[in-house]
Amino acid sequence: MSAKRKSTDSTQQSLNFKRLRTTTTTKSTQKHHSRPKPIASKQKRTGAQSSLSADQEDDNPKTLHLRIAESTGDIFSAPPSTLLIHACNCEGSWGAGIAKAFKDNYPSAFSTYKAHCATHTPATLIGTSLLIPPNPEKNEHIFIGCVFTSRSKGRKKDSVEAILEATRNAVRELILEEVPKWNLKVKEDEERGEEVGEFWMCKINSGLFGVPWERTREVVEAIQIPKIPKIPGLAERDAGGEDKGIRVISCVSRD
Ligand SMILES: Nc1ncnc2c1ncn2[C@@H]1O[C@H](COP(=O)(O)OP(=O)(O)OC[C@H]2O[C@H](OP(=O)(O)O)[C@H](O)[C@@H]2O)[C@@H](O)[C@H]1O
Repeated sequence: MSAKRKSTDSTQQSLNFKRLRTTTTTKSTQKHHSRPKPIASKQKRTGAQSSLSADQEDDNPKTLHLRIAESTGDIFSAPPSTLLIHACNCEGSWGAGIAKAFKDNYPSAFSTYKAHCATHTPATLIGTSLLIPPNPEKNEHIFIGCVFTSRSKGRKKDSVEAILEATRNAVRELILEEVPKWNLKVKEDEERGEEVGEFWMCKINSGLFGVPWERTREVVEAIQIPKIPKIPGLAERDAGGEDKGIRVISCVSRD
């Protein structure tokens, strides 16, 4: 994991953009494959390195935004090929709250997350993401997307502002870099497994991490995404084949 990320894309996030909307469509292959490796970011992206400069993104009519669609239900009832986004500490612990439910439902994903934490430091993990593909040996079809939003947990958890900054960087990296990279690889070699389809998450950070849900929602919906690389199966296009989508994250909560 290379040097710590610098949070330079916040100016870009604060710019107002026209919001274009569409929904994502998904298709998944249900083949069984050898266990693919989890994907972690290899380099730190700063705003300056984004594919478009802030001005270009400002004027670019195709600049997209994430949108959160809220509903009640159980996050673990997601359909195959869904990516479940999970707010994690950097200490290798899924000990309470929804983390414990993730550990119980996806023990091999927990082992992958724990091993990732063991080979990195909180300082290099914070604000990054880890895409964990389904474990075909367990006949799983759900992706886990760890977003490292606090260095520690409990009383040592980071401040609300620090968690929000890390959330912005980690969710942007997961959805803008790791998912397209994975889906492109699957397009090139179906032996790698199935493509990521829908994005689901609970009201991350709002329980044990103590961040009001509306604050996290605001940060996630301010994430702009320069035109998503044309990766079939990740977005619907209009009749003209134009991809004009906001990527929708389904936020599923029990209350
Ligand atoms: N089955 C279910 N379906 C849908 N929604 C569900 C649900 N179960 C709970 N929720 C809701 O999901 C939100 C988040 O609630 P949480 O407090 O758990 O997570 P958080 O993101 O605030 O905090 C992360 C730290 O907590 C953990 O604990 P450890 O440090 O490991 O001990 C981690 O590892 C981190 O460190 C709340 O709205 C819950 O109502």
